[in-house]
Amino acid sequence: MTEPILSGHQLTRRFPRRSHPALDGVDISVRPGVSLGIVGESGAGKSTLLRLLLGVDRPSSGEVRFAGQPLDRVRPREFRRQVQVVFQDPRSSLNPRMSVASIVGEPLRSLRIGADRAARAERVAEVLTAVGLRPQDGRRYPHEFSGGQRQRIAIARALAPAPRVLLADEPVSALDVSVRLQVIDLLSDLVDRLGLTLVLVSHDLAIVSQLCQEVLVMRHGRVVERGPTADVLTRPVDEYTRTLLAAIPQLPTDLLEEQ
Ligand SMILES: Nc1ncnc2c1ncn2[C@@H]1O[C@H](COP(=O)(O)OP(=O)(O)OP(=O)(O)O)[C@@H](O)[C@H]1O
Repeated sequence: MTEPILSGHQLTRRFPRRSHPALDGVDISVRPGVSLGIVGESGAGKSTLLRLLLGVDRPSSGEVRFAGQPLDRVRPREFRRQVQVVFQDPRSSLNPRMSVASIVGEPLRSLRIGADRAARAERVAEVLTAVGLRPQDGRRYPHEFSGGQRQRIAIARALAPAPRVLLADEPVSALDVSVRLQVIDLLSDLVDRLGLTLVLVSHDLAIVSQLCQEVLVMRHGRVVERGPTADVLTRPVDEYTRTLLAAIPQLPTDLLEEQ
């Protein structure tokens, strides 16, 4: 079995003045090239888990590893280059005073990627094109774009350093229903084309079923079910997974055909 690129071992995270831990002994394994969905209702601990995997928060106990190495032994610059993130709301994650080209080029500058300004500008144009925008859109500002386009800008910024892993926390839930599908299709296409490993947090099993080969179902800070998405969706073992499934109006037909 291939070594996980990112993993968490017995992750527990307690917050002050909270009687229950937000995460309680969670094991997670992200294998290269295998997209993983983390689902569960509000408060299940999904975002807390993602923040630990991203290294922006520390577990109360347990350990996160990147390519087999405990996170505190991995060079931060190397980690940031390889593991990037897209958040839920592009309105708050994009600096309104920066041009799109500066926003997308920021990780290249801070991680010192690219020989010079011209090389970085070329990379910015490349990733803008990859997300369906035009290189000249780099001269514009975030407010000039729709919500879906702003999320494309955030995705372009995450892709700029050519990461191996993309973490996404509810990447379409702040968007109008009409553009959600387009952004989901874009993510799916990027995962295939760039060989990205996607870790997707969502409360929506239907979205996870479209993007992820594996799924981990969380409740009250614990993992209640995990496995290949097709198995979990068609033969859920856990009662709670069944209630989540009941909320999906119609399962994608390709999954049903695999039964
Ligand atoms: N900084 C914090 N301080 C105190 N409690 C926190 C903090 N962050 C998260 N929690 C608590 O930890 C639990 C898990 O929260 P988390 O945001 O990880 O859940 P989630 O599954 O991502 O939910 P949502 O879908 O609503 O984002 C919740 O009870 C939340 O109130």
